[in-house]
Amino acid sequence: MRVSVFGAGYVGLVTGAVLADLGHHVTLIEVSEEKIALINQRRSPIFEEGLESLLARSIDQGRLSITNDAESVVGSSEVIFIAVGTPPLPDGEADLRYVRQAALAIGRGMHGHPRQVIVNKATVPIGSANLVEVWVQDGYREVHGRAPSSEWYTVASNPEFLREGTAIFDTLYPDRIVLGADEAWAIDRLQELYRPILEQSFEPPPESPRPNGVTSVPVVVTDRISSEMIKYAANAFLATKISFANEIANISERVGADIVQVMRGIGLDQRIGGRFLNAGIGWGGSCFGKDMAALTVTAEEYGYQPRLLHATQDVNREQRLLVIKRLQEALKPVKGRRIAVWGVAFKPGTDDLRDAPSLTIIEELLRLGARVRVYDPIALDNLRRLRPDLEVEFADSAEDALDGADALILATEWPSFAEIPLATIADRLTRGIVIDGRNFWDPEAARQAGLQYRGIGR
Ligand SMILES: NC(=O)c1ccc[n+]([C@@H]2O[C@H](COP(=O)([O-])OP(=O)(O)OC[C@H]3O[C@@H](n4cnc5c(N)ncnc54)[C@H](O)[C@@H]3O)[C@@H](O)[C@H]2O)c1
Ligand SMILES: O=c1ccn([C@@H]2O[C@H](COP(=O)(O)OP(=O)(O)O[C@H]3O[C@H](CO)[C@@H](O)[C@H](O)[C@H]3O)[C@@H](O)[C@H]2O)c(=O)[nH]1
Repeated sequence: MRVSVFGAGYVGLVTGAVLADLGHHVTLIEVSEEKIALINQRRSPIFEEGLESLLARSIDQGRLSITNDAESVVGSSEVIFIAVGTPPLPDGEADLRYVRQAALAIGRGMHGHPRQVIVNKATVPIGSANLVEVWVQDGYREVHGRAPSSEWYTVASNPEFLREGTAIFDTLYPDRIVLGADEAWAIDRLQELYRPILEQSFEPPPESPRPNGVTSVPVVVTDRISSEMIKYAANAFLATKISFANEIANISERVGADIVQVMRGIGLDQRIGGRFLNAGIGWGGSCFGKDMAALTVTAEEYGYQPRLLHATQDVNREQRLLVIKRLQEALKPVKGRRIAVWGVAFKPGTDDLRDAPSLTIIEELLRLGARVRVYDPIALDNLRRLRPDLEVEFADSAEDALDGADALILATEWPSFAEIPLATIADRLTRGIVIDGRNFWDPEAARQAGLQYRGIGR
């Protein structure tokens, strides 16, 4: 099938590369010349496991290409994905300007053949499919002076649930695919597009072997509004699960319970499920914060006060600063102290810094007058580039970050940190204070190594 994808970011690039690898002919449409140049050199602009080899293979096989000339390619696509960013505006509402630009370009390039399915894959507020329809019409009208025939295209919603760090795996082996459309032919087209995934009939690529037991993928066919809501509800539920774990962690440490045991104890109940119950410094990333804010704005537009959504966000805001409180308890004034921070990416496996909890922590440390030395195995370049305002020292290695530091804060649980013996951490820190924001280490082992160790909720 001929497919085009607006936006070669975390979602568009992975979706495009996977669909090309499954045999479709995919054109990525991107506005960033820098990204286009990198991708043409078969290099990934983002750090995502396995993506570079997948990209190279799809490009070499002639099934994946990239352009900035939307109007010349969209007209011949049977499916057009919109996977551009929808960042938050200051009031929390999603900024749809990039979606609008993409939809206008689709309208300008449209000529009625083939019949097209325009798919909102970006996370967009409820009702955005209607907006995209209007903008496509505007684009066509700019060129032709009249509206396009409604027979030529339809707008569908197909939200994306991939996680950064496991994006290829999640795209090939999703828990479900959600398709929201008003027209049966659009659903048929999208089911055809996704057939190899739905039926798991493809040869698994070397970078992402099929897990045992996955033989097919359920599809949820629904109307567009429900589909749009499914995306927000999924993220809100996951964020709430984490905030719930953090709330129980805060109570647990007051009464002397161990949150890791408590969550294991509840997670084995299949009605609850054990995933996304890790207490720590809370959730961040490009999605949860912005999507919670956008859903809150939507609810309030309709006169509804979403109390649970507010509570989930409030718990998360305070949770980020818990490690600072811990540090103040251990060090008393933080001013003039040297603090090492391990991990700045919002989670392991990615170089993404969007809404990373580490940034809130670093900002607060600097505000309090601490000297901060940071290390991250992947995200330091992004930190240098995106936050030149943060006056931190950059360490060459995790050990290097510790030298001369009074205390260590662990903000991102990169697996490689486990390779550093606790005794080394104890030796290098002048005061041996470790504030573990992700409950990464075993508290007993840390104390035995001579560390003054504090986790979260235990
Ligand atoms: N990152 C994730 O893990 C994830 C997962 C699920 C859903 N989403 C949603 O998917 C959407 C995209 O997220 P992302 O993280 O991939 O964003 P991103 O910022 O990584 O990528 C967006 C890309 O779109 C490009 N772009 C902007 N305007 C364009 C235009 N008019 N034409 C062509 N390209 C254009 C940008 O240059 C950028 O490369 C968002 O709505 C997000 O909420 C993201
Ligand atoms: O038990 C947990 C699990 C996660 N986190 C944190 O939660 C954040 C988000 O993690 P994760 O959901 O794994 O990463 P994302 O890549 O942001 O993926 C989320 O956001 C995407 C964008 O909408 C969705 O597509 C995914 O389904 C959804 O999991 C990170 O800061 C994690 O450190 C915790 O604190 N505790």
